[in-house]
Amino acid sequence: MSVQYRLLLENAEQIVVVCSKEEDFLLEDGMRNLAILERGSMVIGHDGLIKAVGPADSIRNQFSNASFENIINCTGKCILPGFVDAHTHPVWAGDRVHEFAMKLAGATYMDIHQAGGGINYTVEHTSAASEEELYNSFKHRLERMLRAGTTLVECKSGYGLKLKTELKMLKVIERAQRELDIAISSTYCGAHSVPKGKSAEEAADDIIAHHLPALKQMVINGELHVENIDVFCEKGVFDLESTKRILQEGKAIGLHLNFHGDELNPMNSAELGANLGAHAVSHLEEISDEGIAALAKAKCSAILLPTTAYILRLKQPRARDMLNAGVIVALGSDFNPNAYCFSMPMVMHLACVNMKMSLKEALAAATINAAYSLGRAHTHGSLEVGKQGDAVVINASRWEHVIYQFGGHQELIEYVVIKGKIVWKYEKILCL
Ligand SMILES: N=CN[C@@H](CCC(=O)O)C(=O)O
Ligand SMILES: [Zn+2]
Repeated sequence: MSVQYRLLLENAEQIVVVCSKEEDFLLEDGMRNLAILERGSMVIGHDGLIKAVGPADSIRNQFSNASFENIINCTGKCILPGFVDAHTHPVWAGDRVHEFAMKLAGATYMDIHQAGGGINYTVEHTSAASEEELYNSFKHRLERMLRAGTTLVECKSGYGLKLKTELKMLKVIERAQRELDIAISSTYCGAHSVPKGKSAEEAADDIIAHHLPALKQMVINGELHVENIDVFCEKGVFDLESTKRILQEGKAIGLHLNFHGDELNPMNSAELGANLGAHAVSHLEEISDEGIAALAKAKCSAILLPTTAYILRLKQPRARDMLNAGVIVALGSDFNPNAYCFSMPMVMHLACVNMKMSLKEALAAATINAAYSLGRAHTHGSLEVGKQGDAVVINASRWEHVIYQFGGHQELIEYVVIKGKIVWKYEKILCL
């Protein structure tokens, strides 16, 4: 008899389903009432989709004659959806550990940027690196993200600035989309910094005249699968007008708008994102009250990045005000050479402690709401029948351990499952 299903996750103490009515996102109330099943099981089919989630007894009865390629006994363990990391810059060469020391000694992010370091330093190293070199380090980073429970991640270009290097980065992302299990939402971020010798306006002209037409053609040819366009809208980088021009043109070629705004200075980026119909605006440490209201009204998600506010000692994004006002709050690791963090469990922990989010809010922000920000809420972000079978199994009897155990996820996350396939299993290494 052929095996009928790919995976049975059996008899978990808790399954955090997140939501159960096919919601695309959760607002403050919904986040508070996260769907959690006590003593549950889950079945994933050969197509990688969830076939059943429910009380362990009823799944046992319903599937009593079924056969499974793999069974995981989840007694004493909890199941959560695979985490969605809504914002990363993971393709680059050359680390910036020396800048970490400079920042600890008092230099600001912009001091370093304006002195030619920061993004510009990474641009030099990334431009000089081969595609193979970039792919290998990128692959390794994705593996580390996956081991921390991330099953869908947004990945940006943006350390090329020149068309040739931007395309090199996007090809590297494309190869990972083809070859690896982890799901990737690819973002063109050619407007990440203004190239030396150009004004923001001239850089925007170049992007509109040369980058976007080339990108459009490669997407049409099926050579690249890029979904989003990003701009670093910031004082001393891309002003509001240049940002608007680039985003409008990106939208015209079919990309989702998902950009950096209101990070170091109030820029009215949130208002711009809401007006342009953006999927998301990231950072938002300096958002205005009007910006908060505009995001809520437009259902434009706010991707908050606790690692960056932490490492740069910025004021914390106003998560509570955003949640109270009805904004769709999502989380991202912002993994990049400035904020070297792969781990969504640590991101959720920081969001709880520093941004005053509750455990449930942080989890919803790192699953269904992050999926919404990437236009993937129909396939990711919750454990509902018909969605992709992406799950994290933790070795604890309450799900909150995944946030509570700061930096402890390496031993806590026992399995990571993508489309019902076990892609990570933690093995104890015994040193006697
Ligand atoms: N703020 C702009 N971009 C990144 C930092 C990139 C870098 O410093 O290399 C961010 O989201 O934090
Ligand atoms: Zn970023």
